[in-house]
This record gives sequence, structure tokens and C-alpha cells, in this order.
Amino acid sequence: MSERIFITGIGTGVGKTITSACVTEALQADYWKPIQTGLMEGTDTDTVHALLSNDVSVCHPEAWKLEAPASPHLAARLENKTINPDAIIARVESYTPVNRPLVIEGAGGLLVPVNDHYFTAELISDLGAKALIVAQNYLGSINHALLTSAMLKHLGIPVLGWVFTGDYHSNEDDIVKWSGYPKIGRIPWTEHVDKSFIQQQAQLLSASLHTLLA
Ligand SMILES: Nc1ncnc2c1ncn2[C@@H]1O[C@H](COP(=O)(O)OP(=O)(O)OP(=O)(O)O)[C@@H](O)[C@H]1O
Ligand SMILES: C[C@H](N)[C@H](N)CCCCCC(=O)O
Ligand SMILES: [Mg+2]
Repeated sequence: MSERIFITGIGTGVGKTITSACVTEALQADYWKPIQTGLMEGTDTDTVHALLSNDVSVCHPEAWKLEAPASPHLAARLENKTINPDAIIARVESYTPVNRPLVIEGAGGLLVPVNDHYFTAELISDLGAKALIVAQNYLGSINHALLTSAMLKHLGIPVLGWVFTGDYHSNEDDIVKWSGYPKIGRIPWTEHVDKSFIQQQAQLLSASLHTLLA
């Protein structure tokens, strides 16, 4: 089976979508955001699609598109709906290419609820994916990162490693040391997030991604 890479993060707004675009471009993978919450500012799928340069990657349609920029369980409740993870799991087989990876982006961080008794971490396992953790560099990121890695270990979820976002900070080295997970790379802050930036960062991440997936 082709690899499924679930892009999770130490929180929301940490750079998962930009990282998803870089990883998708680097691997000529397909991309899927099963649950999109918040539609006012566009969707992550549209963002990734606009940032890709290769003509192989397919961006698959979301299973859920919810209006409120909130946790999936709450955004669904506000529309009198309940997200059924089975409907998401049922699609993953057909969305996974035969000989290329599928990049799956989560909503927010690892313990974001999908409904009132099912969390994003469970979805990673049920989708048969390995986790790639996005950690933005900020004061406080050590705690958020190590809580995330501790929970992934506790649940026995396989982890590819860390992608850090933002300017270099020694937190990266401490997080790698204390988590035991490898650093895949770092995506620096840029004035212009455009196709050429994604292509450049994809090239920089490519070697370690291919090594870890070999
Ligand atoms: N390397 C970067 N340089 C400049 N801006 C960035 C970079 N990475 C992310 N951003 C910006 O920061 C914001 C949050 O990034 P992003 O959308 O990737 O977060 P996210 O973790 O995917 O959030 P969500 O949980 O909503 O999916 C976006 O406006 C994005 O354009
Ligand atoms: C709306 C936002 N951009 C994300 N799509 C969803 C973030 C959910 C965070 C839930 C939480 O951890 O409190
Ligand atoms: Mg995103």
C-alpha cells in the first residue's frame, strides 16, 4: 500500500497547510483535507492546489466543509450535524494513489475532537497513516510539541518526524532530543507564500522525506 502521511500540528495556525503543500510537491503526492472548518477565508484545499507546480498531484474533495472556524465537533454541532468518521475512513482507499503517497491534513492539533467521542489522533490510526508533526517555533512550543509527541507515543502511532516553521530557534534541537523523533526540516517565514517558495522548500525537504519513507 502506498504511504499515507497525516500532517498534524502542535496546534492550529502553525503552518500545516504550507507544510502540506511542500510535502505534496516534494513527493508528487495527492492531498486531502477530510474536514475543513472555516470557509470565510477560503479552504486549505484551494490553498494547496494553488501552490502546487507539478501536474501529477490530485487534491481530493473534503468529506466535510463546515462554516464555523471552530473545532470540527463544534462546527458540525452549530449546523446540527455530527461527523461520522466511518464516512471519512471509507474514502481513503480510493484517494490513495497506487504508487505515490497520500498527504492528509488534519484540522488543528492532535487531540482536536471530530465528534463528542472521537478525536483526530484516532483518525490517524484508522486511516492507516504515519504522522508528520508541524511545530511552529515560539515561546511555549516545547511544551506543546512534547505533549503532542508523548500522546503519539502513548497511542503507538508511527511518526515520520518534525517539520518546524518560522525562523530558527534552539527549541527545535531540544524538541528533537527529548522526543526522539527526527527533524525532517524547517520552513522559514517568507513575505510571499507562492509556488516558487513551495517548490524551493519542497526541494529542501525532499531528501529527508525520501530517506524516511524508503
Ligand atoms: N513559512 C511561512 N511564511 C509565511 N507565512 C506562513 C508560513 N507558514 C504559514 N504561514 C501563514 O500562517 C497562517 C497559518 O498557516 P497555515 O494555514 O499553514 O496553518 P495551519 O496549521 O494549516 O492552520 P489550520 O489548523 O487552520 O489548518 C496562514 O496565513 C499562512 O499563510
Ligand atoms: C478554524 C481553524 N483554522 C482550524 N480549521 C480548526 C482548529 C480547531 C482547533 C480546536 C482546538 O484545539 O481548540
Ligand atoms: Mg491548514
